[in-house]
Amino acid sequence: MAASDLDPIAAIATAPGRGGIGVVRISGQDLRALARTLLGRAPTPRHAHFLPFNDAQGAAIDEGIALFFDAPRSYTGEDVLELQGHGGPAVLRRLLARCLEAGREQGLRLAEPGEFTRRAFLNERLDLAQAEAVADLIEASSEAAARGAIASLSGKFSGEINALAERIIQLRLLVEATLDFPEEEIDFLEKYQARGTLAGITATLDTLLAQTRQGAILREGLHVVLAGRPNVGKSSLLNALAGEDVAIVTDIAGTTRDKVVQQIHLDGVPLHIVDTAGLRETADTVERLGISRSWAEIEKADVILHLRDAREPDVALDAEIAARRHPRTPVLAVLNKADLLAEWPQDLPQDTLAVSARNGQGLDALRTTLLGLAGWTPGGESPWLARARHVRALELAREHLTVAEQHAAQDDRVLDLFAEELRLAHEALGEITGQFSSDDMLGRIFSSFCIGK
Ligand SMILES: Nc1nc2c(c(=O)[nH]1)N(C=O)[C@@H](CNc1ccc(C(=O)N[C@@H](CCC(=O)O)C(=O)O)cc1)CN2
Ligand SMILES: Nc1nc2c(ncn2[C@@H]2O[C@H](COP(=O)(O)OP(=O)(O)OP(=O)(O)O)[C@@H](O)[C@H]2O)c(=O)[nH]1
Ligand SMILES: [Mg+2]
Repeated sequence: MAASDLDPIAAIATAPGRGGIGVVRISGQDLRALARTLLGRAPTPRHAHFLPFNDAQGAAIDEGIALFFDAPRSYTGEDVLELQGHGGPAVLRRLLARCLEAGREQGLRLAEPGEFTRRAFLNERLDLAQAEAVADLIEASSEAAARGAIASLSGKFSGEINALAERIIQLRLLVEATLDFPEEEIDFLEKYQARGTLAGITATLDTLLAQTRQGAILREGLHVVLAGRPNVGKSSLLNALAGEDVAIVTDIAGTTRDKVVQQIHLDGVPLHIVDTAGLRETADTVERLGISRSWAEIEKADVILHLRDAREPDVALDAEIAARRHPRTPVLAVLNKADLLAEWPQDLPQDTLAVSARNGQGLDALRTTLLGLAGWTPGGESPWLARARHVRALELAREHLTVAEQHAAQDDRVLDLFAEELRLAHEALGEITGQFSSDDMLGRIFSSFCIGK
């Protein structure tokens, strides 16, 4: 929670460490007096001034570019003053300290994480999905994710949500108008083709939901857990997928003790591949602790690769893994060391693949299957980046539309219940753009931003 949304705030906006240029940014309702104190002159709005940045005694801290944006034409919608100096940590710390000192009387304080963007949201420069896209653009680890984030930031996702919400509102207004004329109620659904309209809305929502799920996979990535008996080649497979030697491989069963996590990208999708200790009964204390971590990873996985030795594919662990994983987590059976067989296995059952971590055979098929299991359509890049909470909100809206459909299908239909479900669906969509959002939720979202954003 921000201390007060009225205080002027300041922060270093550029990344910590050395850089060509570093920026101290200030936002507040009226920064003219502060700007004059700091710059020794009144800045012209939206004009680059090359000036010395001096301390209180008039000694130079740096020389740089000052930029003043007058409210409301700024990132935050308030007055914004930027001091763009040389990008060294000590210089920027001194500049920031100087600003705080000069602004003490006006109550200038350090900005909390995400507070500039929080203000942009509160002042309606951005909606909530766009504000989240700002953080996601900064966090993007693949080009596909960055493309998706800028699409969301420019309002593509919000635009679709708003258009859909508008159609729901129109239908609801129609229903509510009818409620005032009970004699018409019986004919309402036919007269206005309400069921057809609702079906159209639902179809659009389903498309949006599928696209948003893709967008969320692109942002959140997937936890893929390599599990199985000792010595079947889990660490070898991790190394093969990562393209580097991240985990120790030996022919001794029980080599991996702790989990080893490596991030890779497939088709722009971040995959967190988790190598685990081989599952078996053991008296070794360290190994036992490692194995309990393996089970913990299996419980958290988005996808489980259950590795076996292709020469002796035992199924003893199947039931145990099935019992421990989340019911919706898919398990892929991977027969490793297939290079040691007389011939490559054919006609394998569904969700079973043969690979060789040693020579790389079968890995392309494994990659494709992996993405498919996660619900990712290869090459079908999502039009925007999204978050799990957006998917949940759309799913909730979908549930309300389903109930509305059921009301509409009943003989003695109850129009006010139908209207109520439309209202709830609209409200769920409004959580995405922040039209309906609690302070709690805003606090959670903005506090995960970096400082200065
Ligand atoms: N130096 C600098 N670069 C930056 C930012 C910044 O704050 N400072 N940004 C910060 O994240 C991003 C750019 N975002 C911005 C968004 C809006 C406005 C702005 O002044 N908007 C006004 C005027 C628009 C106009 O002139 O057309 C407005 O929306 O009314 C500025 C920066 C990336 N680069
Ligand atoms: N021929 C062949 N050998 C493999 C293959 N994958 C792994 N190996 C060998 O199998 C042995 C065990 O490999 P690891 O990757 O350490 O097995 P692990 O499943 O991680 O074993 P733990 O960490 O003990 O659970 C090593 O000698 C590897 O070189 C493969 O595809 N083909
Ligand atoms: Mg291992």
